[in-house]
Amino acid sequence: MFWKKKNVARGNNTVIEVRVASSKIVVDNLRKAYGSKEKQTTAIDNVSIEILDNEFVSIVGPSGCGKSTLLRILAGLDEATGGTATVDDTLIDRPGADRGMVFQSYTLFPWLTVEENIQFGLKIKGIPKKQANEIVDRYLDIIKLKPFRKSYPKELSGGMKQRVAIARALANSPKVLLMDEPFGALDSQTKSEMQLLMRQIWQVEKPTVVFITHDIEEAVFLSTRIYVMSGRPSGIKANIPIYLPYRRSISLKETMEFMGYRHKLTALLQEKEESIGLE
Ligand SMILES: Nc1ncnc2c1ncn2[C@@H]1O[C@H](COP(=O)(O)OP(=O)(O)OP(=O)(O)O)[C@@H](O)[C@H]1O
Repeated sequence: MFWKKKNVARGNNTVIEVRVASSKIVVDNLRKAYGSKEKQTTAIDNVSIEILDNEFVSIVGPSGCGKSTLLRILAGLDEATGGTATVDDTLIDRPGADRGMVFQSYTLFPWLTVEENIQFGLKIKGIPKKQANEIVDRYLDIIKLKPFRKSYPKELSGGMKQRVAIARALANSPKVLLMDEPFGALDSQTKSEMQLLMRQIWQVEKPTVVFITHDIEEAVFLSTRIYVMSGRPSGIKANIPIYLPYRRSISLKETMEFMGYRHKLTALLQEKEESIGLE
């Protein structure tokens, strides 16, 4: 857990220093406009979010509301037009090894084997070979791809490629894992398996995750909390904590509690669609 010292006033006019849980990620009044002054598209405006260490936070919202824009700014791949985004109180102004990324499109190096892909960042960091091998072994085990360690990406299915991409990102021990629709291109069966694996990985490894998805069911299944973005001009419309059991299995999706969250989020998103219809 990331802690911060804070001075707190007490009733008897004294001030004591306490340790408080501090946000890992703070996005404050973020704005991003694309284009020239004459023809500007405001992708996001007035977006403020806070994410604690070890949280799994999904961001959902209508298409084009700026989810990827927000994630790209968190990744340091895009620059905000206004406001700030920080990780551990450090301003994000470029990509960094403290943030791992997994995208929808497979971003593995096709000329490297599975184990070489996972090892890639470790080599750059100068991690000794023995230690790097141990880390690779551990992640191959977690993603259940040990028999495929010498395979090349073209020999893997879409789901397997995404498992390698997740392992590669986590092997570098990032402070934060940023995921943009990582299972969006997978068939429903594989997607469901990946959601379960992702949840299991999170339960063991406890990375702080920011997860973009269109899929409400996926967001509810994976997350500890969900931010709902509104349509343009896009801001944060709702912040929904998910109080479902810590250990989750696919059968959770059939429970009343799960369906309750699904309905609530669907209603929030439909509200937006109706208002688009009125515009
Ligand atoms: N490089 C760019 N240049 C101009 N406009 C852009 C650029 N990137 C995004 N936009 C615009 O910003 C808005 C938000 O786009 P963004 O991709 O962040 O939305 P999104 O919520 O991730 O969409 P989707 O769910 O469809 O992937 C859109 O109107 C998009 O057209």
